[in-house]
Amino acid sequence: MMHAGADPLKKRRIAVLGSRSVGKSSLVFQYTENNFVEAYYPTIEATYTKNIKYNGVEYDCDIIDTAGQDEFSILNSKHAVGIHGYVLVYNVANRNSFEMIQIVHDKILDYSGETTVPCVVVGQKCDLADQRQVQQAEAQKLAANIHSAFVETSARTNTNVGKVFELLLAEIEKSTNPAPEPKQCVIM
Ligand SMILES: Nc1nc2c(ncn2[C@@H]2O[C@H](COP(=O)(O)OP(=O)(O)OP(=O)(O)O)[C@@H](O)[C@H]2O)c(=O)[nH]1
Repeated sequence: MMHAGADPLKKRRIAVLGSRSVGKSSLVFQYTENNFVEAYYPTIEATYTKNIKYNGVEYDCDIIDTAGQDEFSILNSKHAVGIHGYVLVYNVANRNSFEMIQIVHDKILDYSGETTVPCVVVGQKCDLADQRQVQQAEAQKLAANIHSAFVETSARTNTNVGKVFELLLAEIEKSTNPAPEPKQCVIM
């Protein structure tokens, strides 16, 4: 039972977007199930739920794992209506997938009519060091341009997976709770 005055769980809807096969499902699966699968099963669309405790607040999160996008895919309302924030995933070993980030981000802005949306740019498969095609500095620059957080991850080695969702919750908080005006001093 909830005590009077207690905050209900904060509901957050998060969509995971990016090119095919960059490891969107693997990232979500590692995060929600603590497991990794080598085999590749293309996703149609799946929603996972997880309670995430972050900064002393408990969030009830829906994580929507989408089918991969390409430059021709059209975002639908499922990807924009009621979504609080976006995980934009590319594969550090695939330059095309990195270029899709800007394209997908532009589509989100177009569709939502907003000028900024809370995002985290995620460079997945950072365990593939010898196949790297996208340097961190370049990705950081793109993330800064679109006012997004940034992190590199590996679902395979479970590196920085939790960080993705913490960064995004922080971005969402920033957008829903703009910094309060400094309190005026009252001299009595
Ligand atoms: N080396 C490495 N491989 C990974 C990693 N994450 C995923 N993979 C592999 O990449 C392939 C694609 O992973 P998925 O998670 O299915 O990719 P997806 O982005 O969900 O793919 P779509 O559903 O088609 O959009 C699978 O064979 C995974 O095992 C990672 O961090 N490192």
